[in-house]
Amino acid sequence: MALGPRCGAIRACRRVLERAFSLRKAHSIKDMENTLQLVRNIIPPLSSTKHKGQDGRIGVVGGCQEYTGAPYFAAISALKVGADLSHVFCASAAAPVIKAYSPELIVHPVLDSPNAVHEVEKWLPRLHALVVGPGLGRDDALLRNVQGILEVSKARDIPVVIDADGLWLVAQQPALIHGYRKAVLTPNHVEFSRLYDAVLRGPMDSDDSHGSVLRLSQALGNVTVVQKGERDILSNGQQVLVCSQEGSSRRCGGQGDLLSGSLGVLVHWALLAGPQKTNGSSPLLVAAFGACSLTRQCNHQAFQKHGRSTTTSDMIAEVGAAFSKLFET
Ligand SMILES: NC(=O)C1=CN([C@@H]2O[C@H](COP(=O)(O)OP(=O)(O)OC[C@H]3O[C@@H](n4cnc5c(N)ncnc54)[C@H](OP(=O)(O)O)[C@@H]3O)[C@@H](O)[C@H]2O)[C@@H](O)CC1
Ligand SMILES: Nc1ncnc2c1ncn2[C@@H]1O[C@H](COP(=O)(O)OP(=O)(O)OP(=O)(O)O)[C@@H](O)[C@H]1O
Ligand SMILES: [Mg+2]
Repeated sequence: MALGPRCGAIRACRRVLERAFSLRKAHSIKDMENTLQLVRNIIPPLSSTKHKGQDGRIGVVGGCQEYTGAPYFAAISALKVGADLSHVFCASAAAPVIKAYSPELIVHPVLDSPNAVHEVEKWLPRLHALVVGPGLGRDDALLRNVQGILEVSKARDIPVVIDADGLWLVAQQPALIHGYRKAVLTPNHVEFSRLYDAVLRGPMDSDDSHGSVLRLSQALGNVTVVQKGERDILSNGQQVLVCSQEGSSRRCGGQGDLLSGSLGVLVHWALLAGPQKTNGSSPLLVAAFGACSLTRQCNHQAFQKHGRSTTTSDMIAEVGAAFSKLFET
C-alpha cells in the first residue's frame, strides 16, 4: 500500500523524462533537416553550359606499398559524388595497382620521388581541393614529402581534408595546419585521442565529446574537426554540429576513406557557394555535415542489401542513390 504513491511518482517522472527525450529527439531531427537543407544549397546545378572540370578537380595524396585500397576509395568517391576529375598522388609501388582498380582515376607515382613536392605543386593550380592521408603509411621520407605538399598547398590557399596517416603527421607537427581555415580534419576515435593528447597535452574527457571537439578545434586555431563515431561530432571552434544519420552496425574498413573523398568535393562546392548559401554557417562545417550524412546513408543502403557481407565497395555503389535521397529531394 505504501508503494502506491511512490509508484505514481515514478510513473510521472518517467513520463516527464520520456517527453523530454522525445522532444530532444524531435529537436535534433529538425536540426539535422535544417543542416541538410544548407548542404542542398551548396550543390552546383548540373548544366549543359559547363565544361569538364568545373564541378571539381580533386587530388588525393596517399597510397603506398601496403595500402592501395584507401586512396582508391577516397578518389573514386570524389568522382561518384560529382567531381569531374580525380587524381591520386601516391608512392611508385602503389601506382600500377591503383590504376588497375580503375581507369577513371589519374594516378601519379611521385610521392617517394626526391622532387615529390615539386611534382605535386605543379598540379596545384589545376586542383580545387586535396585529400591528404588515406593509405599514406608512416614512412618518414613520405611524411616529409607530404609536409612539403601541405606547406605549398597552404601557400596557394588550396582547401585540404586531412585523414588517416595525414593526421598522424599533424599530431607530430600541429603547427603545420594551425590556423589554416581551409583545413578539415576527419579523425576516427583513435586518431582523435592522439591529436587531442598532442595538441592539448592531456587526455580528452570522454564524457564530454562536444566540448572535446570544440576545444581541439579552438586549440588548432579554428580548423574544422570531424570526430567520426557512433554519432559524428563536428566543430569549427564556434559551432558544434552532430550528425546521427542512420547508418548500420557494419564497421568494415574504408568507410572513412569514402567520407574524406566525398568531403574533398563538398568542401570545394561549399567554398564556391560561400556563406550566403549556408545561411551564415561555416561552409566547411556544412560540407563536413554533408559528407558524414552521405557516408552513413551509403552504409545504411548497402547494409539493407548485403547485411553482414557489406563492404566499402558496396557503399560506393550506393553513392548516387544516397546522394539523390538526401540532397535532391
Ligand atoms: N583497404 C585499405 O587499403 C584501407 C586502408 N586504410 C589505411 O590504413 C592505415 C591505417 O589506418 P587505421 O585506421 O587502420 O589506423 P591505425 O592507427 O592503424 O588504427 C587501427 C587500430 O585502431 C583501433 N581502432 C580503430 N577505430 C577504433 C574505434 N572506433 N574505437 C576503438 N579503437 C579503434 C583498432 O585497434 P584494435 O581494435 O586492434 O585494438 C585498430 O586496429 C591508413 O593509411 C588508412 O588510410 C584504412 O583506411 C582502411 C582501408
Ligand atoms: N559506431 C558507429 N555507428 C554508426 N556509424 C559509425 C560508427 N562508427 C563510425 N561510423 C561511421 O563510419 C564512417 C567512418 O568512420 P570510422 O570511424 O569507421 O572511420 P575510419 O576508422 O577512419 O575508417 P577507415 O577504415 O576508412 O580508416 C563515418 O561516417 C562514421 O559516421
Ligand atoms: Mg581512417
